[in-house]
Amino acid sequence: MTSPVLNRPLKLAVLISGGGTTLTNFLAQKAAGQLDIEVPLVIASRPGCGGIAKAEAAGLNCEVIARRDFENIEAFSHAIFERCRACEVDLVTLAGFLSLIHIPEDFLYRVMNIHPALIPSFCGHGYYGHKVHEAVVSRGVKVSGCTVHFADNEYDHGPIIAQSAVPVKGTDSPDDVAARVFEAECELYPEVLRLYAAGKIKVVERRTVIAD
Ligand SMILES: Nc1nc2c(c(=O)[nH]1)N[C@@H](CN(C=O)c1ccc(C(=O)N[C@@H](CCC(=O)O)C(=O)O)cc1)CN2
Ligand SMILES: NCC(=O)N[C@@H]1O[C@H](COP(=O)([O-])[O-])[C@@H](O)[C@H]1O
Repeated sequence: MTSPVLNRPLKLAVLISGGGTTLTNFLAQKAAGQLDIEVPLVIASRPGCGGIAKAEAAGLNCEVIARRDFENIEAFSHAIFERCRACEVDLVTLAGFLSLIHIPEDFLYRVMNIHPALIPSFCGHGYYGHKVHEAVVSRGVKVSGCTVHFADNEYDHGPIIAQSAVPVKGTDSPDDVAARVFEAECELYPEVLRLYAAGKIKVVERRTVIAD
């Protein structure tokens, strides 16, 4: 698979479960002329999460598809991807989205996730949000960072597209690490979206090749 060359804005679905900070960053980059995107669909997996108000304040179509309303992952995922098809999105971006989803064939390599650590460290079941940074500090690692990857049907397992590292000091709190990593995320995720829309990401088996 090679990502398509788009000579138009990249149409994104943005999936959230919490505060919507990554969505806010996408919108700020778009407003600054740094990111050529349209966001025809925001999906929130938790009714009342903070990101819904942010999406609505930005005039976006935000729909709640709550995990708890579905018996299993397949039914939940079917509802999500039906809306993505109806809104004709190019790419689905997981942006602080906390539920496992099943990715259908037509969205293979069209779903991306950002994880706030350097995969394969501090990732998988149980590692999300602040828990990741708490684990990083308690293990005493000296480097953390963030990873953008294509999602497959396991948590944090699909082909890695890009990573950005940040230092961790012995005196850092989890909040300190979270702030440093989030700064890196705000650069890395938009950069990967630009590469995707420029047709520069190729998946070869479990690796990606980024064209110059
Ligand atoms: N098919 C995929 N679905 C999702 C992926 C993915 O890579 N493939 N990534 C996650 C995002 N994620 C980290 O990047 C992540 C999110 C949540 C969890 C987790 O352990 N969740 C808890 C439930 C948390 C809650 O709802 O409060 C759990 O499963 O018990 C791990 C990793 C999004 N989906
Ligand atoms: N494993 C997924 C994960 O931890 N995602 C992380 O959630 C934050 C955004 O959440 P928010 O939308 O609540 O601000 C981001 O830091 C993202 O990396």
